[in-house]
Amino acid sequence: MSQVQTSRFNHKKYQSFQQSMPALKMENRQWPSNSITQAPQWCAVDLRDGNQALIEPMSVAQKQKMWNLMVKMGFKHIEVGFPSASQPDFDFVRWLIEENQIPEDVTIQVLTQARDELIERTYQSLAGAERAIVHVYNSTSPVQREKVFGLDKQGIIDIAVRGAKKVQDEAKKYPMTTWTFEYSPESFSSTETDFAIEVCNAVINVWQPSADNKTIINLPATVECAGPNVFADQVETFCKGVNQRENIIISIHTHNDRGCAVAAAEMAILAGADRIEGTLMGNGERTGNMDLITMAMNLYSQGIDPEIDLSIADEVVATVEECTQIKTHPRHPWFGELVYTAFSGSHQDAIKKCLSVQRDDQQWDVAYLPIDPRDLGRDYQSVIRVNSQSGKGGVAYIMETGFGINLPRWMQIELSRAVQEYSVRHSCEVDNETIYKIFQQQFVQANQNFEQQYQVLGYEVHKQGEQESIQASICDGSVHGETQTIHGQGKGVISALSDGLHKTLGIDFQVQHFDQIALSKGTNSQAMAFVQIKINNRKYMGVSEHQDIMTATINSVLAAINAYIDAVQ
Ligand SMILES: CC(=O)SCCNC(=O)CCNC(=O)[C@H](O)C(C)(C)COP(=O)(O)OP(=O)(O)OC[C@H]1O[C@@H](n2cnc3c(N)ncnc32)[C@H](O)[C@@H]1OP(=O)(O)O
Ligand SMILES: CC(C)C(=O)C(=O)O
Ligand SMILES: [Mg+2]
Repeated sequence: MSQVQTSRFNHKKYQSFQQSMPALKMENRQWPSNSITQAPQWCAVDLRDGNQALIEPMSVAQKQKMWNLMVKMGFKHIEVGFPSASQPDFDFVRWLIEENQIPEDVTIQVLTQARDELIERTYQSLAGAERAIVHVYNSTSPVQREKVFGLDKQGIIDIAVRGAKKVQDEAKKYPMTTWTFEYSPESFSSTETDFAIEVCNAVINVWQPSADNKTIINLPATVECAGPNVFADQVETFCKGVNQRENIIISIHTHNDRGCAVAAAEMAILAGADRIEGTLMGNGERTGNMDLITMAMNLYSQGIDPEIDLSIADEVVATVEECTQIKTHPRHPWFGELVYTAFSGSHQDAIKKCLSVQRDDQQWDVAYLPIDPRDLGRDYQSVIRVNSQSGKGGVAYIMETGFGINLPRWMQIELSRAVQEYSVRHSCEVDNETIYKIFQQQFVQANQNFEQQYQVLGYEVHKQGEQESIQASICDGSVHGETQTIHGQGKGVISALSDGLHKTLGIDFQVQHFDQIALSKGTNSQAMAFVQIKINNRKYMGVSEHQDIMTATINSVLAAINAYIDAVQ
């Protein structure tokens, strides 16, 4: 048994990245001390890298939808396809050009292998474009050299140089277009960095970039095989070793095999890169491309302008889902449905307290909410949701924001206990309406629907100095609505009332808590009174709402007494 397991799941099958690749000698490593202060140039590659990873590649209509979204968001470089690969890819590029779909500040980019016939077809697809980036690639890593191409290093350099020349020669046939060239040493991160530099320098030598016509060198982690710090070392070493650095835009294209594509891209920026390729929500080969949304939101949340519009989160999610037919994880960084929702009691408590003192003109500083969800078009309604893990803070927040009822602290505890019991009993989340219903049923109406109930019919209150006296007529449900009149005195209405009730009904109770609030919404009543009384060491609650605050007050006490009578019947 254990042998089977060992052979099926045997870590000795693999070697560490350090064993497979000579370690970089990094003296005076800079990137750990750097920080990101501005957005990189973005390039969205959903329509190419994202598309090639889909079970069903996008139709032209879906590509158009995705394109419109990316333009709306403000992407200036958009890789629109691999036009030599298929007719839909070719047709989509033609549609963009022939239908004048490309705004003046947007440049389309297309990918091709370094093969003559594919490069020719690529240029045919671009005929008539005002400007375009032609992106050519070939693989440079040992496994690709040895097992896929069967070539030595020089053979790989030859493919790159031949491809670069062909790209340059074809461009000359279309002089009306402003061309930018991009080269990717595919599998850069699994390539010896000095060799990647050698290949790229050979390409740069062909293209001879200048300050006015820079070349893009794109460094892909085609498969993420090492930690993001290793990648940052590679990028910093590359930036130091590449020729004509000042005329080169260093672009980064990371994949997410180890779950660190965003981290690797961010560290690559620290290491000197200028440009980031990725996809919306991280769709792409295997575990996906670097997620542009996550990286851009990471910047935004640090006070850096991401230079793309992220405020339309729900539209982004809906469009990406529609075009890729891939659902968004509810906990997807920043844009997931649940990422601004707290279920747990202590988080809810902290959020409620912080939100209550957060002002619009202040820097955002709310525990458990790294950004203001309203920035993404989300409201505060879904920030707090209640289940069996929730506490009084969450329930109180919902009662206050949803129903305008600012519960006193002791009532928050009572209601939250009732809500938790409900959640455990039904094994479910408790929605806002149900919380309100529990409150109504257990505290407001609970003591109004049985025969023994007392209710106030009318009252008079007189104040003399500190003393108050009350005369109230109350209806006694237990004797078919017979009316009784009570008289009481005390310091304040509550104590006058308890004096009167004691004398008339013979019920002795102590008031533990009494609160009254003005109601703001969701009801015609203007006031709500809450009371907790103690009789024979047991507590009873009463809540009453009424347009008249005094009626609400008297009825809340009577409701608590009704609860007592009900309990001892
Ligand atoms: C990491 C990435 O994402 S790279 C982009 C990958 N994307 C895609 O492949 C999607 C679109 N591609 C396609 O539809 C097809 O690959 C096509 C139509 C472009 C080409 O198809 P085919 O002509 O059948 O070739 P195929 O893609 O299988 O490539 C294999 C051949 O091209 C060579 N080749 C592969 N990549 C490259 C390259 N970048 N430059 C030069 N030659 C290359 C291989 O060595 C192999 O050569 P061989 O036939 O002599 O053995
Ligand atoms: C073609 C290149 C840029 C690529 O997609 C990759 O290496 O992942
Ligand atoms: Mg890729």
